[in-house]
Amino acid sequence: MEMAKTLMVNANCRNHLSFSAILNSPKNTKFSFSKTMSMCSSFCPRASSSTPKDELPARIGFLGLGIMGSPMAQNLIKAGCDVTVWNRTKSKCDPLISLGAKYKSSPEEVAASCDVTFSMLADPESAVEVACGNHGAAGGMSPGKGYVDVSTVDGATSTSISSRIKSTGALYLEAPVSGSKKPAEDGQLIFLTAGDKSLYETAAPLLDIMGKSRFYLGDVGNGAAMKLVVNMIMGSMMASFSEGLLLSEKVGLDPSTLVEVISQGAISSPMYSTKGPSMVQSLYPTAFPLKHQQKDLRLALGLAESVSQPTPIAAAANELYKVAKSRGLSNQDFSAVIEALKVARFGGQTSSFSSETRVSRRRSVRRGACASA
Ligand SMILES: NC(=O)C1=CN([C@@H]2O[C@H](COP(=O)(O)OP(=O)(O)OC[C@H]3O[C@@H](n4cnc5c(N)ncnc54)[C@H](OP(=O)(O)O)[C@@H]3O)[C@@H](O)[C@H]2O)C=CC1
Ligand SMILES: O=CCCC(=O)O
Repeated sequence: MEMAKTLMVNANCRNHLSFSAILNSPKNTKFSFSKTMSMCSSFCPRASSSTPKDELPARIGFLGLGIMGSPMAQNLIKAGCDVTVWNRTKSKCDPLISLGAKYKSSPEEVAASCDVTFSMLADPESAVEVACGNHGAAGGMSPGKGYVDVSTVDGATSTSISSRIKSTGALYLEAPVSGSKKPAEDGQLIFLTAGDKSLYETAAPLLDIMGKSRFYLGDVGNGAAMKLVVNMIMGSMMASFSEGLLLSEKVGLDPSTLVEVISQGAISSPMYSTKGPSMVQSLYPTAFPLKHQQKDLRLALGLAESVSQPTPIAAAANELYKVAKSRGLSNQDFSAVIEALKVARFGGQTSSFSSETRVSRRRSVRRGACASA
């Protein structure tokens, strides 16, 4: 409640439900936010209004300004929020500072000066370091504040960060996101949240600035698990798609035509339509780094192991991402996993879907077909 009061002063959100309205409405006429929340306790799409410029939200911290964190923080700033940023590599703060963000030199100082602090870190190790390490965010937490970790980590990591944050009297929400660089830029992320419900409700207008929908999934660990299951499926899909592209080429088909065929059928997916054309050209502009996809598969396999659930497809896909990492592709987009399937040929050159190799292979496949007929 203390947290809600702090934020209720000025905050509003795209769904027209101001914090002050919630605070001031008598309990028996709770029509607005709380009622909306109870009506859609697991899933809430964002409503379609925008934040009035004259109603400034409370002080928001943002830790971790990589591919995802930077556009997310930028959207908060553009919506008129008072945002304070920190990033290990300070230069990544500069574009946000020029947009109006404040800067503090440690996660602890950010948390101490903000009401709600978001973190978007690479992996479990960095999420723990930034939350609980020396001059970590926990050092600046106290009752009335909230910590929202939007990184993709496993449930055990999230639980341990939650314990440390809550030991200060502050509230904790895990809120990993589905959606990549472009949805982050467009404010179209999907939040998979779990933890303190009151922090979820308080943070909802901020989530609605950065995303198109949010799920509240209950206890800490459930948001992390949902995210890992989604990304386990995604990693396997991309590995399977890669096999299909290469097989189509090897039997003399045009992989670009395969992408088009898939886009019109039952297995169509925005992922295939978006990534397919550049994969055919052996280009992997980074939206979701391959090293993070492999981390998510590793964590998902750990989750499956913890409940003795067989996941042989994901295990095989994970091996492929490990091969891709060993070939120096960690920082490429995860679609570069296709490179792990390309076998060395033509004097060490790997296939690159060149039109020359396609045409000559098509001819030899046809010759083979005639010979065996
Ligand atoms: N990219 C995507 O499409 C999506 C990513 N995610 C998840 O979001 C998280 C962030 O992803 P993304 O933005 O792509 O990743 P990036 O690799 O672009 O950014 C990682 C961030 O973590 C920071 N960091 C890494 N190690 C440390 C450390 N030891 N101490 C402090 N800070 C550290 C980096 O700081 P520095 O700048 O100094 O390196 C950077 O701010 C990951 O968990 C990822 O799995 C979720 C959905 C989509
Ligand atoms: O974790 C990364 C997810 C990427 C996506 O959902 O497109």
